[in-house]
Amino acid sequence: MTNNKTPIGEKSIVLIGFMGVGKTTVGQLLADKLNRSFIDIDEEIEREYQMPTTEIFKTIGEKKFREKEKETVICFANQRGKIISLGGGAFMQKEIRDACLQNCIVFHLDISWEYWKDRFGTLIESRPLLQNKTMEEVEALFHERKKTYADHHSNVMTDGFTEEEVAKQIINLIELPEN
Ligand SMILES: Nc1ncnc2c1ncn2[C@@H]1O[C@H](COP(=O)(O)OP(=O)(O)OP(=O)(O)O)[C@@H](O)[C@H]1O
Ligand SMILES: O=C(O)C1=C[C@@H](O)[C@@H](O)[C@H](O)C1
Ligand SMILES: [Mg+2]
Repeated sequence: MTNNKTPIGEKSIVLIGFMGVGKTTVGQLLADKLNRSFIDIDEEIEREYQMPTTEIFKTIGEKKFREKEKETVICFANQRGKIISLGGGAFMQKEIRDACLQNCIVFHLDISWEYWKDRFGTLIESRPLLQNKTMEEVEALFHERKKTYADHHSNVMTDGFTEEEVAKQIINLIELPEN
């Protein structure tokens, strides 16, 4: 019998998409539902530097953050059976894209600009890349990055869906190994 589900075996699931689309929230829900361990790359980096991302950007700089991000994603992308939520900018690095696409199943959490722009106010405090940008500049970044997120295994539209519904959509798209 054939179906349209992606058999994932023990491969790790990676969530990509623009900042604030819900990668961390949905990733944690997925991990709970699938009984897999959850890795949030931003949280891993924050734990290592013992400070929030905004502070890392201010004191250590974005360049060092990106280097640590690359090292951290590549380390986890080589592991099996995990749910891994990337930071919004991680997929812009080719080595990260290659490692995730080769070793894991990559889901793009998609959102339209119309939906995303209402989330701006809740995100600005904790996302350094949104600070000191006009809404037009954020919109340009949003559309520019979508071109790179197009490199994925499966797309999940989140517009109008709760975090819980998005997690369920992903579960419906995959075929887990039988125990
Ligand atoms: N489907 C959804 N509907 C409404 N709000 C949502 C949805 N998904 C996430 N949110 C909310 O959006 C905010 C950002 O979510 P989250 O931190 O999971 O995004 P993210 O993709 O991990 O962002 P980043 O790329 O910066 O790590 C949170 O307040 C979360 O509750
Ligand atoms: O979109 C981005 O470039 C970022 C998103 C966040 O997840 C963090 O990784 C950081 O704030 C940078
Ligand atoms: Mg996140």
